[in-house]
Amino acid sequence: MQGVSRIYPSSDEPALRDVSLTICRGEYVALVGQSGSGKSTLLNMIGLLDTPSSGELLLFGENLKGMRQRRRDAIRSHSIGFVFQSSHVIGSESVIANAAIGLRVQGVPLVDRAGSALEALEFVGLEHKRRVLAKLLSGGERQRLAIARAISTRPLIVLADEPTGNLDPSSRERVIQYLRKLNSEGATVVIVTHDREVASQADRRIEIRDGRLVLDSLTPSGRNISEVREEGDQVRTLPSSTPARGQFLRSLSDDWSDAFNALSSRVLRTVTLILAFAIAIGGMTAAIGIGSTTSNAINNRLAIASQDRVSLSIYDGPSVLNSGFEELELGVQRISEVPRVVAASYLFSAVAADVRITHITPTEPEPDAPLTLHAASSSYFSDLDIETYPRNASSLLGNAELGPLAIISTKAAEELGISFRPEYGPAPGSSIWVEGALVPVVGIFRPTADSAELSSAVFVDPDSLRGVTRAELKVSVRTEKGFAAAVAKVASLAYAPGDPGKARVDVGADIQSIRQEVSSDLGALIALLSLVLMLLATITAASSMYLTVQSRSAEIALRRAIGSTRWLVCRTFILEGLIIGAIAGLAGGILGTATTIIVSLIQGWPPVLPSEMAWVSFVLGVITGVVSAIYPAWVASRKDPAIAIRD
Ligand SMILES: Nc1ncnc2c1ncn2[C@@H]1O[C@H](COP(=O)(O)OP(=O)(O)OP(=O)(O)O)[C@@H](O)[C@H]1O
Repeated sequence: MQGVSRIYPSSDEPALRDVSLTICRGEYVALVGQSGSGKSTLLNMIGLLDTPSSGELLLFGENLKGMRQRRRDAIRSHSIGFVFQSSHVIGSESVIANAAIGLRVQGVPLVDRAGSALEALEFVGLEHKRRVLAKLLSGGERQRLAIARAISTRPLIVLADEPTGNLDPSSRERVIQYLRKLNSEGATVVIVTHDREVASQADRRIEIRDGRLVLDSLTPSGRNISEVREEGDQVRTLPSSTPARGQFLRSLSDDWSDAFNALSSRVLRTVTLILAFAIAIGGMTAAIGIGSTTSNAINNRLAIASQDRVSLSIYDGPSVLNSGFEELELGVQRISEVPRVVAASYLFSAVAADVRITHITPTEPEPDAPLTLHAASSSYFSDLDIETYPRNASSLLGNAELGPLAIISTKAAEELGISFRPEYGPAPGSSIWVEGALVPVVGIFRPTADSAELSSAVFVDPDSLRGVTRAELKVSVRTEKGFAAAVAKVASLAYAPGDPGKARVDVGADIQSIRQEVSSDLGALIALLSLVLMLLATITAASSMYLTVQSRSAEIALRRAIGSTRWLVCRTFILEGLIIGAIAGLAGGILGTATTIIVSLIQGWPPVLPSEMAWVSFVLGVITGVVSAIYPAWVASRKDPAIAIRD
């Protein structure tokens, strides 16, 4: 060092003033002085954690002025080992993982790390604790682990800042021994200490007062510097800054394992973070799902509004059956006279379980596929544009004088084993058993797409249904195009003017309210909602990430101090964000889908789950995770190790 000074920006007084000194390879130097005199500042300079405000600093002949950050990181990582006053071990990792952290920063392959780390642990007598979590170690053991961590990379220089400060006499004794042993094996050791005895172990004693070097002398037992120089001549050279081939891939896999370790060692934080993400992404996914479901429901209602059909349910179906059809026919007649109504007809449907329909005998087993039994107005088939074969078959049903008759669907004919020719009708003489009565089959029909529910239907004349106790009665009304809603409003009243509650309109919609709903621009609303949720998710996640960075200050400082580049620190946090985001994306997708289904069920709408929902939530999760980690990662990577290490 030549004329080195350090003035901290926030302080008027220089922490170091014009310090010039030379430390030779293999020396054992004790830095002493009162509290606040500038010892740690000087040590940080030597360790490249800090830079002089003025003056020159050379390390192994290399001038540090203007040296790039990456080069400084590389020198710290390969040539310098730090032992801090508070041990700064990573409590959530095992002892051996802590000891190997410097090797990991150097990019030493995983398989080779264990050997060197174990050797370092043996050096400090901690090999038997290698699998224990570092947080379970005693204070003295932690400090020994800090020494193991510092020496596992076989550094040329070991810098120790009051390593015995918090230790009991026997632990202190051991730490001194290890440092002495390290020095005797060739390492240059510089130790900051308040402890006279520790200082007396060194070869040389440098005293700082108010930032000035006031004393620089050999200790009584100290070796002569020139002797030491000779011993230290066999040291290795400084590392090159260019990474070895294949190092990038290796370091990428290390980054992943670091990110996983960090996440799995703080389970509660990870789960809370994932939950916060998942809820937000679930909200977004649900917004997509509910949006699609809602617009589908509105579309259906709009489609119905543009239709020309109205359907009415009549409550007292069975009593109508038993009391005669006059009232029913009158009601249907009144509806058909409403302006814009083209046709109206009724349809009875017996409860399928109540009826028995067979072919040859009344007692034989029924067909496998359940058949449904109906009776309808004679105009029913023509109103619904359903073709019967022969063509006049439906008019036969309305003729009471002909007695019981049946028209059956082609599928019902197949099920019952009744032969027919598609364009002509059933084989002459065909008959079926309906509720114990023999009924001739006079026609067949093929349901249209609109009347698919009649695919297995058997139609009989209304009188044949009299014995049935449970039946649903509907009146189908066909209107001029676009008048369904208008007719729906008056249909009940037209059917039963004295008691309109008897007939309930099933379909048909209030066009006014639909207009209002559609005009509220559902799409834009959902998009806005998603955006707000996404922002919320990102802010929540970013703040949690930021707090994490704060709480991991010591760990980050340690990583930087032992030579982790800023980019490496940054990468680790972004990877953590990515992993959290991906898991939360999957969980959020499931949550959102479930919410959509539940909301649809409550509303009675068919749920619509767009296929892109699955990957959108995953991708959103990953993006949110990465985006929210960028700022905290940047903050982490910018932490000044010299300041952070003091926290
Ligand atoms: N980052 C900083 N910003 C402002 N002032 C600082 C900073 N770091 C250290 N100082 C100040 O510089 C002076 C020297 O501090 P330093 O830590 O080097 O002393 P020290 O001799 O190691 O003290 P101790 O023995 O108590 O650890 C102190 O007055 C301290 O408050």
